[in-house]
Amino acid sequence: MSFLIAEVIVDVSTYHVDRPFDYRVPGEWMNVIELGCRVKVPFGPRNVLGFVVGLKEETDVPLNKLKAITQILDMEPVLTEEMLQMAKWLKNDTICYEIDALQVMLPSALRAKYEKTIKLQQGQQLPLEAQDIFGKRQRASFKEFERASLLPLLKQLVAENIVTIENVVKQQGNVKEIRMVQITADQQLIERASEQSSRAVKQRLLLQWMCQHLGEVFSPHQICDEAGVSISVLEAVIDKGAAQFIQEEVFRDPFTKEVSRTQALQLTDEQQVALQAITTAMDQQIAQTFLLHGVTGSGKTEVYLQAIQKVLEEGKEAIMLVPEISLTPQMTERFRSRFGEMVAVMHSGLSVGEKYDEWRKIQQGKVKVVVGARSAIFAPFTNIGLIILDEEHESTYKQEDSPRYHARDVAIWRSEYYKCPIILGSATPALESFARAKKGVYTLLSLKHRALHQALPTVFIADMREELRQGNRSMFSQTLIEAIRARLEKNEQMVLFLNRRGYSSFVLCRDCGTVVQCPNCDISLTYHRTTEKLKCHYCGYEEHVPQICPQCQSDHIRYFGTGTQKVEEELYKLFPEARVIRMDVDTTKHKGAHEEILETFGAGRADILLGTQMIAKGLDFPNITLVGVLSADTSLHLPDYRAAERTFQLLTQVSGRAGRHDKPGEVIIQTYTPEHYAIELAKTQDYEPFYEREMFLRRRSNYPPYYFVALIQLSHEDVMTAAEYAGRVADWLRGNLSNQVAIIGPTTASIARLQNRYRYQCLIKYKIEPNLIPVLQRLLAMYRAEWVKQGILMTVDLDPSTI
Ligand SMILES: Nc1ncnc2c1ncn2[C@@H]1O[C@H](COP(=O)(O)OP(=O)(O)OP(=O)(O)O)[C@@H](O)[C@H]1O
Ligand SMILES: [Zn+2]
Ligand SMILES: [Zn+2]
Repeated sequence: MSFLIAEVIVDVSTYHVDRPFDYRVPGEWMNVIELGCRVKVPFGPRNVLGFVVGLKEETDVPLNKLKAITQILDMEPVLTEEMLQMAKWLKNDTICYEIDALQVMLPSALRAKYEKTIKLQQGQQLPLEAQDIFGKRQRASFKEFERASLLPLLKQLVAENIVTIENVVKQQGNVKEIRMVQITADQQLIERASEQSSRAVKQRLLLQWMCQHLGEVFSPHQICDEAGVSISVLEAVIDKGAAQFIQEEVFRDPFTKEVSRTQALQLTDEQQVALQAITTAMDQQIAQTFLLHGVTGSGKTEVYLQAIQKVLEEGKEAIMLVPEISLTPQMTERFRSRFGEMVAVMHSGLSVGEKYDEWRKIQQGKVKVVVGARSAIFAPFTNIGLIILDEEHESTYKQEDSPRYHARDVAIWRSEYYKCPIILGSATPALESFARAKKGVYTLLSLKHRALHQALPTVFIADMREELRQGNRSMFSQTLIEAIRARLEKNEQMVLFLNRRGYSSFVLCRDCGTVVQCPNCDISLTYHRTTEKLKCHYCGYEEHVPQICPQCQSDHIRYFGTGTQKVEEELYKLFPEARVIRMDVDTTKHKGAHEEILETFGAGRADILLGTQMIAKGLDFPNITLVGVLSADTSLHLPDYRAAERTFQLLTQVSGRAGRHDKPGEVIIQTYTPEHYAIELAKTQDYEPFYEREMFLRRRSNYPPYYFVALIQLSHEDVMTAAEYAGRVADWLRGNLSNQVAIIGPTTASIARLQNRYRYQCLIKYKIEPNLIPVLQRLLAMYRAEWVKQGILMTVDLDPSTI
C-alpha cells in the first residue's frame, strides 16, 4: 500500500536538530497538498506550524511511528519553489535554522493566527456538493469543506477561479471589504422585476437604467446618483432579483496622497552610458552586478527609473530597495509618479494589515515594482528582471537577528536564479563593494558630475577648539551663525544635521565625574528633557533625574551633551524670526509624520530643517543652499573598525543635500578633530582618495575587505559561567580551524553587560577557510544540545556590521 509522505520543517527553533521531519498525508489531502504549503503537525506534545518542503512515497520512519499532518493551512502554496531553495542556501550561508529562513520570507500576517474563508466569485456557478455548503451565502468557512471531505473539490474550484481563499487575520485586522451592487446579466430578470413593480415609477426608472448596465458593478451611492433614485428604491429592486449586494475586496492604501505623473528625462551622457550597460545585461540575461558610483545629485535615481521602465516593457518585475523607506517618502513618490498603480511599497511604517495587502498584490501579480526596505528583497515575484539597492553602503541592509542575512547577498542569489542584473548604487560605496568593482567582480559605472552640471557644494571646516579658545562656548561656530543669518535674509532654506550615532545626552557629576549608568547594562542612561527622566535605550529601564550625585552626594550634577531639542532652543535664542522644523524620533512617532514634515519644508513653510540621521539621505529640495553639520566627530570615536568609513559616508551624504538645483550650495562641518582624514577628505567630497587611504589602514590591521571576519557572541547571567564558556568556544575554534586563521578572544563585548547578562565574544579573521561553516555548525549543534540548558545564549554572525 502506498502513502504520500510530506517532509516538513517545523516551527521549533529551539530544537537542536534542524532537518525536515516526515509526516503522513491523510488520504483526502493527497491531491491537495503542494510544496510550500503551511501545515499543522504534531510535534512532541503539541501541534506546531510547519512548511512542506518535500513530497515522497517512501520513508525510513517505521509506519507505526509515522504521524499524520493534522491540518493543511494553504490550498495555494505561500512559498514558491525558488523560496524553498533560497531557504536552504540561507541556512548554510548565514548558519541559521531553516525555519527562520522560511519565516523571514513571509509577511507577519501569515505567521500570526488567522482563519481561512472561501469566497464565491461573482457570477460563478457552483457544483451541487459545494452549493450545499454555501447555501445562499457568498462565503463559507474552510472548516466546512474540510468536514465534508471536499478539499480536492475545493482545490479544483480555486484552480478554476470559481472561488478564492482568503486568510482572515484574527488579531490584526483582515481583508478589507466594501459593499457593492452587481446588476444581473440576465435581461429576463429585469423584465420580471418590471412587471412586479408596474405601479412604482421610481423602481421602473431604475430598472430601465439597469438595462443599460447589465452585469456591471457599482457602489450603491453611484447607482442612486446616476439613476436619480433613493437607496430604498434600490433595495426594493434588489429584493425583486434585478441586482444583488456583493462584498468587494479593497486593498488598504498605504499612500496618503495623490501624485502627478512624470515622464522619463532626457539622460545625460554619463547616465546614458550607465543605462546602456544595464539594459545590455538585461537583453543578454546575465546575472551581472553593477556598482553605480555617482556623486550626490548625479541622477542615479533617474537611471533606476529608466532601467525599470525597460523591465516593465519586457513584462518582468523589479525590486527597488532603499535603506529605510519611511525616511525617504520622496523616493516612493518619484516611483509612484513614474509607474502609478504598478508600485507596491513595503516598509516598517505600514500596519500588519497593510503589509499583508501589499504582499498579496505582489503575489497575485497586481503590481510589477516593489519599493521597500530590507525585507522587500523577499518579494514573492516570479519573473524578476532587475534588482536595485540604493545607498548600498547602508548598514540597515544587514539583519541583526536570525537569519543574519545581508540584502545584497540575497539580491545576488536571486539575480542568479532569474539571470537578471543588479544595480548597487551609492555616492559613497561600502569599501567591500568598491574593492570588488576594482577587481572586476562587479562592473563599475560612474557618474562623476551632477545631472545639470551644478557644482558640488563648497565645504568649510569649522574648528571648534579654536572657537572655544576665542571664548565661544555655544554649539554654533561664528561661521555657521553668519551663514545661517545670510540665508534667512535671502529667504533660502537650510538643513542642520546633528550627528547622533553613538552619542547621547547623559547626566554627569561635575565634582566626581560620575556618569549615571543603567543598573542592568554597562551603558550610560540617556537624558529625556520632556519627561525629566533618564532612560536606558537598550533595556528600557528608566528613573527620575537625580538631584544629588549617587556617588559623592554633590548637587553639581547636570546633564551634558546635545539633543535636537536643545539645538532648537538655542536657534530660537539666536534667530527668533527663524521657522525651525525638527525631524527626529520624537517628532516622527505618528504615522505619516515624515511626509508631513518634508511637505511643510518642501512648500517653503520653514527655513531650517533640523534633524538627526534621518535627514541625511535622499532629500532633493531646490531651495536648500546651506547644510550645517553640528558635530562631525561623534561617530568617529566609536570602537568599530568602520567608524571612519561611516563618518565619511554620512558627511558626504548630508553635504549632498545642498545646491542640487540652480542655487549653489555651501556646507559647514563643525569638528574638534579637523585633522582626521575622514573629515579632511569629506571636504573635497572625493571618494577615491578616501578609499585608498582607508584600504591602506585596513590592510595594515588585517580587517575587511582584506580579511573576512566572523563574530561569536555569548552571554550568561553569571560572569564566571559566561567567561568559562567563551573560553571553551575559543579553545574549540583553535582546535578545529587551521592555523591560517586568527582567533581573537575571548574578550568582553563592547557593551560588557546588557540586561543583566555578561557578554563575551570571539572574533575570527580569515582569508580562506573551507572548514569554517562545518566547524561553526558543529559548534552551534553543541550549543543547542547542551549549553542552552545551562542558560548560555550564543550567536554566530558571518558578516557582523559592528565588532
Ligand atoms: N537627465 C536629467 N535631466 C534633468 N534633470 C535630471 C536628470 N537626471 C536627474 N535629474 C534631476 O537632478 C536631481 C538629482 O537627481 P537624483 O535625485 O536622481 O540624484 P541621485 O544621484 O539619486 O542623488 P543622491 O544620491 O544625492 O540622493 C533631481 O532633481 C533630478 O530630477
Ligand atoms: Zn559626584
Ligand atoms: Zn539597560
